[in-house]
Amino acid sequence: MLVELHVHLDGAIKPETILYFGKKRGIPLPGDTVEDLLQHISYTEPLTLTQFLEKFTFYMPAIAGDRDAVRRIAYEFVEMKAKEGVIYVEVRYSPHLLANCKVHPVPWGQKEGDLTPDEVVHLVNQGLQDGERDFNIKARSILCCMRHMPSWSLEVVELCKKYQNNTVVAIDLAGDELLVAETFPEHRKAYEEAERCGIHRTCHAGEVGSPSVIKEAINVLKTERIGHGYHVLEDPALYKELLNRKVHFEICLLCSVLTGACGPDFRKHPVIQFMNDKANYSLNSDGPLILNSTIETDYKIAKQFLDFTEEEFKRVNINAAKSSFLPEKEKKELLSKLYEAYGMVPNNPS
Ligand SMILES: O=c1[nH]cnc2c1ncn2[C@@H]1O[C@H](CO)[C@@H](O)[C@H]1O
Repeated sequence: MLVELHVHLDGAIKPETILYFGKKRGIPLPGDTVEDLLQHISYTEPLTLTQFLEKFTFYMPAIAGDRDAVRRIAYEFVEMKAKEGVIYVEVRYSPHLLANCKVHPVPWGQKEGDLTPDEVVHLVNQGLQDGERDFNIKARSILCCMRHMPSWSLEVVELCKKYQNNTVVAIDLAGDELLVAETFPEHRKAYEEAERCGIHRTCHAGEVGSPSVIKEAINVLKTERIGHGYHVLEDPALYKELLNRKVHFEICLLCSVLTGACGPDFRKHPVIQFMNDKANYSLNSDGPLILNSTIETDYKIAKQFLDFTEEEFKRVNINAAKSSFLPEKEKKELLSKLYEAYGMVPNNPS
């Protein structure tokens, strides 16, 4: 029984669905069988984060701008997670990157159409809620600002407000820290507004970027969780502070190696330090389509290379539940389910 907090909807699409919509819409793809397509999209040897992010360009044109496709990827995502044994998931995406109207520039070289970022959120919500009903798990969403597109950020926070608790629980800042580490004023304003309106905040920081990006995410963006954050270890004082404050790190093991964020030897992975220090972290899949993985792959890596015990497995998932962006009452219900499944009698269930 798992809790997952960091996975990108547009990085978790079934290849069959990409092929279906590519064909239906006459949009060229780099392959016309699952194997062919995966040869271009997914990979197994480390690249850079920039190269990882380029993989989206191969298949997003088949999905973006199509109402059925957007609703369907959200629905199938929930189905996929239910099969993996996830009982609560927070899935993130950029509404702008799935739209083709009222978005500048229109992404993926699409022609201007009539699907707005606002309607994208509505469609994803429908897919997630249909999935929740059919597969009996809980799914919430996080809307991403993109580092290189500050002009979208204020609309992202407005969408968070409009759809608050209608699956949307938080704002995120994703994209390439290697190319744009800068936190533009628009991102700051969006996070300020999120805080003011009680919208939770997470932020990609210190994945490939320096500890100063993490510092800024905490101090300026007032983020509650850190997406990745491996490079925090390069600033021991900051690391100590975040440990004391029990800040949650959303760790994505396989992703961290395949994006070159961390070295190729899992036995030297920063998460070992997190484990030894009893840090507050979770294990997550990030972009399973591109990484050709499932959440189970990440747990297998942890067991095989990190001496990850059953105890740690429970602790990590309980920490994930505690650090989830659910309202308190629902968080308690989620925790109770985990305690029961893990055969634990909590001292303090909250
Ligand atoms: O590991 C990552 N680091 C930073 N950005 C990412 C990562 N994975 C995906 N995205 C970016 O987030 C967008 C919204 O889901 C994706 O389209 C991709 O550009």
